[in-house]
This record gives sequence, C-alpha cells and structure tokens, in this order.
Amino acid sequence: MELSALALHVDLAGRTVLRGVDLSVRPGEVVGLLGPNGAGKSTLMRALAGQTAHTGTVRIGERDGAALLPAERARLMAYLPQTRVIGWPVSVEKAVALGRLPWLGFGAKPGPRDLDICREAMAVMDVEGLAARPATELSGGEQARVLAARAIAQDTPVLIADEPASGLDPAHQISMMAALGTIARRGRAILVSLHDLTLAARWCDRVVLLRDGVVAADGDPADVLDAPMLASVFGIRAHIAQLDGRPVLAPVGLADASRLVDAGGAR
Ligand SMILES: Nc1ncnc2c1ncn2[C@@H]1O[C@H](COP(=O)(O)OP(=O)(O)OP(=O)(O)O)[C@@H](O)[C@H]1O
Repeated sequence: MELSALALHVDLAGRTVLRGVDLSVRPGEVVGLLGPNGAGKSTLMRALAGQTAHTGTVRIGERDGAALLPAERARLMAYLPQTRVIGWPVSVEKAVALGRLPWLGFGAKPGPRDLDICREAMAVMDVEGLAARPATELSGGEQARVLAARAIAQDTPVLIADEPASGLDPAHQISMMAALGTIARRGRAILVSLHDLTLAARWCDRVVLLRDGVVAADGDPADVLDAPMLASVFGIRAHIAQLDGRPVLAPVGLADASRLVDAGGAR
C-alpha cells in the first residue's frame, strides 16, 4: 500500500514549518527522510500519521488519511515517534504485545498468530532476552528497541519511524535497518528519519532531503548525497567513498569553516 502526501503545509505557533511537501513511499521500499535539525522531519511524520493539523492530502493506499478513524489508521499505519521513553510499568513482552491491540476484538487476548508476530518482532529487535523485564527499567537504547518491536508487531502496510536508530549501538543500528529492509521486501512501505548519512545511504532505497520545510532532493542515495547537496542542505564537507556499491559518507568539516567557533579552525 502506497503512502503519499501532496502539497502538505503545516503552520505551528504562527510559523510555517512545512511548505508544499510532496512525498511517496511505495510498497517494498525503505525511504530515508534526512535533513538538519528543525527542517521539519518530525512534523512531516506527525502530519502523515494524522497527529498534526495540516493542509494538503495524505493518502494511504486508496484511503484519504483525513477520513480515517483512529482504529482504521492503526491497522494501516504504525508510527514510532521520536520520543521513546516507556511509561507503562509492564513487562517487555506485554509492551510489545500492545502492538497487536488494533487487530484484537474488544477485550480479546492475543492468539497464536499474534504471539508469533510478537516473537518475531522481539527477535529482530533483539529484545527476547529482556522479555520478562519491566519495560520501565531498561536502558534508553533497550527501550528504543522495545518500542520499535512494538511498532513492527503492529504489522501494518505502512510503517513510519522517527529516528529509530538514534541511541542504538552500531550493531543494533545495522540490525534495525536490515530488519526494516526485510519488512519492506514483504511489501510494506517504510519511511524512516535518520541523521546518520552512511546508515541512510547503505540501507535506504531512496532518500528525501528536507530543508526548511521544503523537499530539496528526492532520489537514489548515491545520486542525491553528493558534495554540493551535503554542503547546501547540511552545511558540511564529507569524505565520500564507495563500498559494496553503496556510498559511505564521513562528515569531516563544515562547508563554511568560518562557522567553527574556537575549535581550532578547519582541519
Ligand atoms: N509544537 C511546536 N510549536 C511550535 N513550533 C514547533 C513545534 N514543534 C516543532 N516546531 C518547530 O518546527 C520546526 C520543525 O521541527 P521538527 O521537529 O519537525 O524538525 P526535525 O527536522 O524533526 O528536527 P530534529 O532533527 O531536530 O528532530 C522547528 O523549527 C521547530 O522549532
């Protein structure tokens, strides 16, 4: 099921945060949403998830996002927000099983298929070993993995994840991105925001660069993430290499070295 946005516009506290954003995420692809702090990535994701007032159109498959009831939306789209502190004093196993709620009848308990889906989600996020632990007592990265497992367990055609890799160690960042790729190959449409350019370049099928609430570029990571674009959108110089046919990007300085304040100048 395709997720698409047409001419999305969001004003917050009298400021325009998104101005005319067009976006599509097709089934089978992982699209990386990139951009500097404040570019509007979280706002865009919240608007797509129906959590921020906007003008313009959001479509999930044939459905108009504005017309969806919350229960319908929860069966079409999982949304993993950026803030990832677990407030529910339940076991990790139960926290992940909450992802199945949209699929259960009122008061119904998870059945064997629900439990299988939860087990697989816990395995891909490597939280099986934490199953019996109170979710509130986990480290930041562990809580982030539990919430990602919960979103994966929701098993929706569309998954939106706001910086799911932030705070994860490198191995878990890689397994998280690999898991998103596997889920996409099963026909899901996945939109993921990231700050790590190499992670985006290696694991996303396409990247969308947002700058000041406008799409600055949209395409194959190898085409989009070049030196001029990195300088103009992020204000950085990066060492760009190729590995396994994919770009590896290491930020090495600011495009405008005069912005360095008392840090020894450009290196
Ligand atoms: N509730 C709000 N009220 C007013 N302004 C807001 C609100 N939420 C976000 N903004 C502003 O909207 C702009 C976009 O914020 P947003 O959180 O979407 O950026 P982002 O690209 O996700 O940034 P980051 O990489 O830091 O997470 C920022 O300038 C921010 O200050």
